[in-house]
Amino acid sequence: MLKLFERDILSVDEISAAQTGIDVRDLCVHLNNKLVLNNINLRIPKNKITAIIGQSGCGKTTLLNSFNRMNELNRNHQCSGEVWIDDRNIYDRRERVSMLRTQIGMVFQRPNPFPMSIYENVCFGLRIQGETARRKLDDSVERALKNAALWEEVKDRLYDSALLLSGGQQQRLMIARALALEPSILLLDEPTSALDPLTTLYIEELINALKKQCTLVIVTHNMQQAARVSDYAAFMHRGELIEFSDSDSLFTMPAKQQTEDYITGRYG
Ligand SMILES: Nc1ncnc2c1ncn2[C@@H]1O[C@H](COP(=O)(O)OP(=O)(O)OP(=O)(O)O)[C@@H](O)[C@H]1O
Repeated sequence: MLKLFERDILSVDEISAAQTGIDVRDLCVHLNNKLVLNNINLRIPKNKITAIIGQSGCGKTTLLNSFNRMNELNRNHQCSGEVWIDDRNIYDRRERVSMLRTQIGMVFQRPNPFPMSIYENVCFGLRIQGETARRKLDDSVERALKNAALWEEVKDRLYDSALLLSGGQQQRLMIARALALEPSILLLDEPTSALDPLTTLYIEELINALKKQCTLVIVTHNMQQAARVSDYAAFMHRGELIEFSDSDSLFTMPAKQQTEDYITGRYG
């Protein structure tokens, strides 16, 4: 399998609590009375890229959404179990969900820039947090755009509408918007499925560079992409976690027959 990036990877059993970015314990989620996640236990390594794979409807997005409590936007949802991030269970009733969502960035399948300038898109979250100092906003916008590998392309037109950017630029803008809040975790839900192959590779390189600053979790249908970019991979089937391991092992010597059937294209 083609590898794009150098890796420094432990087996999942060797990952200590201190090296864990998201610790999922006995997580069950019901949406509209349907069991969508069934007793998920998973330790997502810190400052690494973890891919969540599995056939359509297996619960990948629901699992991703449980890391920033987005499932709660669905009125008829029930959740049990725990998700620990930085020594706290984010499902504790004292948790402030709005604060949590600023610490955990999210990028969706289709870029969704606001109909405002590039600059205002990037600093949107900071303004919501009450930041008004122009210098601070300028610095954050520049840093986020540089981290999202977009600065050189837009530095002379920061006040143009974000809607004028190409699809790939808009997706990097979405990454910049998330990074402006300096999240410890970045969740990516099929971030390149609407992009052409070259732009996809560009975004994959960007994702790889970002693991220096955050823990990344990516949902993807693209097996080649999962094998190329991820350090670890979780295979799900019908709401259950079937297998979780370092990506080299999962994609070359899966432990479970179901995983092998999926990655070899026998179903899904
Ligand atoms: N609001 C909802 N109410 C009821 N069922 C839902 C709701 N949202 C999702 N589901 C169901 O939960 C299951 C998991 O959905 P989810 O979107 O997490 O799967 P997925 O693996 O991300 O799928 P895809 O790859 O197609 O995006 C599916 O069977 C879906 O139909």
